[in-house]
Amino acid sequence: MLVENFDLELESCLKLPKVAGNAAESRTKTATMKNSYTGKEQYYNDYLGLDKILSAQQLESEAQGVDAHDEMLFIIVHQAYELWFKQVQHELSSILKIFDEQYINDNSKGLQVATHRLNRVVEIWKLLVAQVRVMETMTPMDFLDFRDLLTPASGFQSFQFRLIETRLGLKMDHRHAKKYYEKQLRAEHIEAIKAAENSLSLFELLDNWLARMPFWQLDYWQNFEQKAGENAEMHPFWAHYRGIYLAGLKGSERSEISMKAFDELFFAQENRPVRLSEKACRSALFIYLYREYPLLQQPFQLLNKLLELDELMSTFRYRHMIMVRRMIGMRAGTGGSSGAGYLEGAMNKHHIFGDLASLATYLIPRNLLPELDQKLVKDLSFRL
Ligand code: HEM
Ligand SMILES: N[C@@H](CC(=O)c1ccccc1NC=O)C(=O)O
Repeated sequence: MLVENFDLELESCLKLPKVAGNAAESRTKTATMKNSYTGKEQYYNDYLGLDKILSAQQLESEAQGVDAHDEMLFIIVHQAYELWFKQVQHELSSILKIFDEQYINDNSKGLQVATHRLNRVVEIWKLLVAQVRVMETMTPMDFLDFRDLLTPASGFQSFQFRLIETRLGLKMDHRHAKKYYEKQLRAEHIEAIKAAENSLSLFELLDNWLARMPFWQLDYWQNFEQKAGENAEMHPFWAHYRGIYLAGLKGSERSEISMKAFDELFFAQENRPVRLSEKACRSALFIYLYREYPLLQQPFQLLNKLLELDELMSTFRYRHMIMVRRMIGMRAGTGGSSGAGYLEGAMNKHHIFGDLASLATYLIPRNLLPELDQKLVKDLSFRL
């Protein structure tokens, strides 16, 4: 088929809008090059908004007549971070929305999509960690050429970074050096962070989702034999699991304290040792233990991705802190904090999904795992 004819046929098939101007001429020149929605041609530069992006590197050193070659790198590296933060926010919005919908279950399309997008966030965060090396090609002396011009700005004020932390589940009350926030961030940014805190975070949505898991209905456990000496008031699985776990503890680990910690984590409703609810802790451990069952594979992937993201965010904090030590030693930060000392405190405190990681304390080897009732096994399998 001739190219021109193809274009005409396409137009009539798709009922495309007529192109303004000399349609015949534009058809021959730009055959198959039009956009079917607008009938116009896209142009790389405009589509990507490059005029705006590429004119957004305003060097303060240039404005002040100071010679500071590396300020361009400094700005571009930060802008690249902020662009990726924007993409992370975009993914997070969709993940939060999926989790907020009540019908999400362990076999749903939503769960698969959420895990897929979370994996994208994880890959982006790997890039963000690697990017520190590019920043580190700047030497401390190169930085001093323009550092003073930055005062009192600092990465502490990165609003997108704060929103990502908040939407994942970090609360203002749990932050290191809370008092800096009111001083350092613009009122409108503080307000927006507070507003984000009032919506359910991924941590809270995850807790609700885990707590709703239907494994514990008693009809799945009627054939599960209660052994002598096991707590008859406890769910049969947990009474039994508790015994196996205790028997596996050796030496100094085998103590009243360990059992108390077990009971508090999985059963206490008040004065909890962690933020995750007792129901959610039980479901998450169950998913770790029985992840080979088809319906638990996707939930397992999701929990694993959240752990990976938490770990990568900590790795970024660590790499950033090491870079800061190398760049400014023990000097105070332009943002008014103690510098590396502050960053170390934030790194140690700002974990979000650490509760999931600490569940590893309570795993037992596969060969000791209690066998599940056939009814539960069937319900945890795909049905054709
Ligand atoms: C020469 C390079 C850098 C130096 C010397 C540096 C230094 C610092 C210091 C000292 C702080 C503590 C706040 C203060 O200033 O008092 C800080 C915070 C921060 N910086 Fe940087 N930074 C650098 C590059 C970057 C880059 C490339 C990013 C990427 C976005 C970044 C993101 C952050 C963030 C998010 C915080 C807040 C961390 C938290 O509160 O947990 N910084 N930085
Ligand atoms: N806080 C840094 C300055 C700094 O790194 C910075 C300054 C303005 C905008 C972003 C920055 N990057 C990260 O903290 C310092 O104390 O040298």
